[in-house]
Amino acid sequence: APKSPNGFDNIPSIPSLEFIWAMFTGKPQDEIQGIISKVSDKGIIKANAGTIAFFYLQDVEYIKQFLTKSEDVLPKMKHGLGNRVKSFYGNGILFSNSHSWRMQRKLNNAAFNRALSHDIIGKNAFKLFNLMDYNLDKPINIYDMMQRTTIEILGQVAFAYEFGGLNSFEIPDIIKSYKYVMEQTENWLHILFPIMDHLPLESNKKYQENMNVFDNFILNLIAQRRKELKYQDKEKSDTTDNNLLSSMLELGEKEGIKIDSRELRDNLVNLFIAGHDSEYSFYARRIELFLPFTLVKTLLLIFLATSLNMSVAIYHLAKFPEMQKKAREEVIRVLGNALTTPTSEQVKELKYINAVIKESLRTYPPLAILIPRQPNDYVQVGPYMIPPDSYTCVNVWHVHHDPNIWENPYQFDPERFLNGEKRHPYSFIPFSAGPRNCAGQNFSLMEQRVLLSMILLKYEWTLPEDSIHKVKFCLDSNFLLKPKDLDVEIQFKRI
Ligand code: HEM
Repeated sequence: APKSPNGFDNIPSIPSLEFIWAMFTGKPQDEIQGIISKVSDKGIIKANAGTIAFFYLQDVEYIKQFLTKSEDVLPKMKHGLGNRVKSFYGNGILFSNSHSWRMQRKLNNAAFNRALSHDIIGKNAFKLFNLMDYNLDKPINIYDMMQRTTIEILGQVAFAYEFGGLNSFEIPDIIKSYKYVMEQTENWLHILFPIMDHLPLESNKKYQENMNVFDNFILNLIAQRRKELKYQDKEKSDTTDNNLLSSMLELGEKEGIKIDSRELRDNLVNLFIAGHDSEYSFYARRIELFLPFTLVKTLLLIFLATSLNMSVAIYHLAKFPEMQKKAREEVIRVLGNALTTPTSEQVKELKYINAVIKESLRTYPPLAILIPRQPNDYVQVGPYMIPPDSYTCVNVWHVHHDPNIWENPYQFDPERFLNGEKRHPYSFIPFSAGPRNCAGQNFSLMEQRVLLSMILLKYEWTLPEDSIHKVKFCLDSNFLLKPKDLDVEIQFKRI
């Protein structure tokens, strides 16, 4: 293909050394972004990491042109994180392309629309409160609490299964297996030297055992839900079991889509990842050193997302008591004083709370840089031609902190989402946009609104004097946003 006169050679480059050093030393995302924006506030820049060139898009118009292109033109990068990643993540929705992706996306969208359940969220909020009430004498790590809550809700919404992570401070066995596999999947030694997978190591045996436990867990759930559907009264099927898995199975059958157990398993594993997170940073940091780093973030990003954002919101309400007061007054106005689960109509009225959640997503977008796409051909954005097979990423963080779009971008101010100010539709893209946007967006937003409003009714909270986040919300790692030390201590007291 011809090289355009406005081709990629004239795209400003981030000086490699400072950038690579920041990556290697695991600098947090806000510092990395500082290095990037020192170079240029142009709409597109190039970063060289070793022999690989990454393009970062940061202009809203360019991003719009890019993200709205069809998935055939701009497939997700093929992941090369080694055999383990491949065998664990398989061909699930997050990484797949073309036919496989389209089919999964269709099922997902339909199933998600049916699976929204306030009751499940409310029920788990009450369980969370029971657990917290035991520990109010000292600060609580709200990040850990939010991980437990989101994974519990996801389990129940996605496959009508209770993991039990909110019953006590014990971690349920299946979650332990899952976390073990997740961590090992990102073991950098195995990624760099796939031959390690085949050595007679004790750790390989343990990995395989845990993998089997988790695989079987999912396959059993599928078999169970299939059986239930078969014996269910067809007329009642819309009102009975509304979990995502059953919906997917049922819709698949109706549409005549042949989806085998393996494919469904892959898909569920991806959803599972999207909904919660685990202690990843140790392995993540290492992989980021050796691999196309932006890719790793995907895995990390997605499953840190909901619990991270809830922690960011709760943190800022601790830091700014007048915002907490305003949010609580709104909840009381809409729901009354008694602790209940808000209905979907009530949730819609929680405008200020919604703004707090959005402002958290703006200031700390959990997926600060999107998973790279590898264009099949030259793709034009603005005056530039992006070459085929290049790694091209959307810099969400930059857009969310662009002073031309957001006044005082580093200030936490929910009011900006309430003052009716007109902005470019791509100036707020925490869930990405276009055909491959977040499939769990509505669900996650609803979940956060319900949880936050209930927490506001039940507790008041402050930031402990010795908080590591006293000055600002400190981040760990470099790409996927997570709190420093995976810890956000908050002191709660009952109202
Ligand atoms: C605050 C919470 C969340 C944020 C900020 C978020 C953000 C995102 C983003 C930015 C993407 C696009 C990834 C890319 O192209 O690089 C994505 C994809 C996706 N998300 Fe989320 N997500 C969140 C929660 C969830 C939840 C709770 C679920 C499901 C239970 C979910 C399911 C998915 C799925 C299935 C995809 C892949 C869609 C596709 O490739 O077609 N997300 N998410």
